[in-house]
Amino acid sequence: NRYIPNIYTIIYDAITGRPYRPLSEHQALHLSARLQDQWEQADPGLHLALPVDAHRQRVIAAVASSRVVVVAGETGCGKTTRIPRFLLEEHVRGGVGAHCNVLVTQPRRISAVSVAHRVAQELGPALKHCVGYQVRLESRPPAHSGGSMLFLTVGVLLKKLQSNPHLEGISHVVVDEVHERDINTDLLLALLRSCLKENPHLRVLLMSATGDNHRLAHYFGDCPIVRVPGFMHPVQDRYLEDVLRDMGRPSVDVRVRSDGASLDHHLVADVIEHIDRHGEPGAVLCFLPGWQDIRSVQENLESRTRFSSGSQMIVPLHSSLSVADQQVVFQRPPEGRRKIVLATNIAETSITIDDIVHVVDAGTHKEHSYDPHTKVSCLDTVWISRSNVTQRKGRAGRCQPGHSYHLFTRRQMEALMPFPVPEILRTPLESLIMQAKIHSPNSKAVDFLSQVLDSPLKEAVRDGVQSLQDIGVLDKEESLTPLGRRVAFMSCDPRLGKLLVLSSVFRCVLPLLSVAACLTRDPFHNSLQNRALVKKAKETVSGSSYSDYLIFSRIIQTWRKVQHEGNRYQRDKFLEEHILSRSSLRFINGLISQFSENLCEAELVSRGSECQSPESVYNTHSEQDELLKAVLLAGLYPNLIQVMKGSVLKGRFRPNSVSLRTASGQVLLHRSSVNRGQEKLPSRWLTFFGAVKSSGMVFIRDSSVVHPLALLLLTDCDLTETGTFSSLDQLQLFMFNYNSIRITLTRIYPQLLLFSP
Ligand SMILES: Nc1ncnc2c1ncn2[C@@H]1O[C@H](COP(=O)(O)OP(=O)(O)OP(=O)(O)O)[C@@H](O)[C@H]1O
Repeated sequence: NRYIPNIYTIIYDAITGRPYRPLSEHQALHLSARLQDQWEQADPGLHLALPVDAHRQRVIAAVASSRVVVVAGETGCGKTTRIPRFLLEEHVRGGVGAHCNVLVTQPRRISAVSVAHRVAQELGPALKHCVGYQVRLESRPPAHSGGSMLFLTVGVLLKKLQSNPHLEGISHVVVDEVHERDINTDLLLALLRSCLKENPHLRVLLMSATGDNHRLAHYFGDCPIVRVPGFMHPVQDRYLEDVLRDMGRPSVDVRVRSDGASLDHHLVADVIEHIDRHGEPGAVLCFLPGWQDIRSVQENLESRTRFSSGSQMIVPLHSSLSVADQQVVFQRPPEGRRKIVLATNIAETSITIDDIVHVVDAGTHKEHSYDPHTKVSCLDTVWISRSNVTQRKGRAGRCQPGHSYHLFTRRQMEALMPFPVPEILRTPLESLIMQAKIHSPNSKAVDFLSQVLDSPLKEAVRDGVQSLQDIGVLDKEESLTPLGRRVAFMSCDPRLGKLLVLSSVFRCVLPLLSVAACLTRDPFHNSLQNRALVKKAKETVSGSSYSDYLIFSRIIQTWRKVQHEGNRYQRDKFLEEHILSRSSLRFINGLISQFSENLCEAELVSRGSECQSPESVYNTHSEQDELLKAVLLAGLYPNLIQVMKGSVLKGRFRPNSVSLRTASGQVLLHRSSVNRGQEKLPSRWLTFFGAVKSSGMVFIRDSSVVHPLALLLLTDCDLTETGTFSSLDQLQLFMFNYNSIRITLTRIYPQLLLFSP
């Protein structure tokens, strides 16, 4: 056990990320006096009067008298930009600023960054050092802790809670947009309840749009609720029937959307063109479900004569863009050009794009759902709830009157659910259970998760625990195994985490870091129009690897090489030829660095940067494709597909076609996989990571052929039982044929013993 790092040996400062050292009494007095002087001299005003200003004393008094307060604030009241500042200001002006450190969570990267900018701007140049942000892959913390505000995503705060479980040194945690009820926020609320018990200095504010806030208050011991009315300039609603009438279309078109959540991209582009021709000046913000829809509407618009003259500025906004690319949406276009932002729901809450006058709302978003029978989780496009409609509409009317074009009828609006279903009730729970085990190692997952606001079904929790036991990160007693304690450091899905841990053991880190990053963010410019081109590019890179994962690794290695050695033309040509997204590749690069640091934190490599050097010892075997596939199998197992010769199609047995089976039943390969349609796969075994469900069938998104020998050596799969080898002689012959792989694998296999509990 001496190899196993203890996550909690050092406490880190949640504001600066450096080792935590509490201020001495003398240092605190000195810092408080300095802060007080700075604020008195700068005397920051409030740029713009907002409704919450009038409620400042009520909020402050509630926080003084109760350690938890719910602030129910209507859209535009100013809760996000003002309340954290009021808290800090109160302490600083009262001479105790050094003891005030406010963490403010935001549901997304874009809002954490843009709200931090806005608050810093309102405080002015002399005080902006008190404000900072930290999101995945990017951090600009305040100059020091003591008199500081840090805006951060919920995921980042959960990670900080691993290295500072009681949030020592933090005076306030403000959880914004609680009503969104994403799985991370629900976990955070449960952890904050226990932090409040352990850390007597901590106070918590839960900020939510208006809704059922009583349940939230009840969850925190019937804490007080402070209501703050909002302010919005008038926003005029138009539903689909009105929009079609305005455009001179027959209302029969209303049926366009009666068949469910599917969206007509041409209609969306028509509505945007209509606004551009006839609407008032001002920017347009269009909400679409996903990246493919954004690309498709953008291409549709750009193919139109009106949009080819350059008098519009079309800006896509998606979570895969870098922070810098996302910030483009806040820029004002040159005089006479209309800005058209095509966004997913990441623009739905907290952010203010100050020139938005028109909102076009497709009424749908992507949502994860989980089928406990097939154990497959899907990302489906589904209708939003009425509270999402209100939030979207609220993005216009923040700085001037506006218009909201809903691309669904009034009747459809009435049929929408009032609030979204909490994510915890509809997604697989492995990552959440993993987090629960890190934060509360002695509780059973079912007990821990019975304490969250909406407990998931017991069966769903049991499924999650079982699958973590199957991959070897939890033992029979549900404790983290030595492998699990290392996987706990990885900021990704537990299966990918295991893959990364194994890659360090097998000395082939870089290719598998690339795979894990590409499975988190797709490097290709996938859109409906590009589908065939992407497939062709993948086939060229794949050669005879029969592995979607080796394609990822090869693409990333070549891209890094071209970036390093090529000129601008060569770099652009590489992206164009392989249909790659520059911003996704940059994000992937960031993920590779983050995962490398995770390996270092887990004491599996000596330095994060070592992982990325092809010459390093950690990449000794990175060129051996068979080994990479074997490690992929070891990481992703029991995600295994058996390829069976002969299948029954339309009632007839066809001896030459193949059928594919996993432990949960029959599957098909997705059309994006290079293995789809391959008549002669070199092995009867495939491993896989992601699956989607469509029309009742399970489609495997990506897969890799694996050698049976890898199955023998690295898994507990019983090959003789499944009929791969009919006699021991045949098995021996087979093993000699693949001597080189055997030697490589067996030489390093003993290192795996490290992970036996
Ligand atoms: N970057 C900005 N540029 C211009 N005005 C802004 C900016 N940020 C905020 N505002 C102004 O402040 C108002 C309140 O913003 P804030 O984000 O604090 O509201 P909120 O109460 O959190 O609303 P919501 O819950 O809808 O996000 C906005 O409606 C807008 O008028």
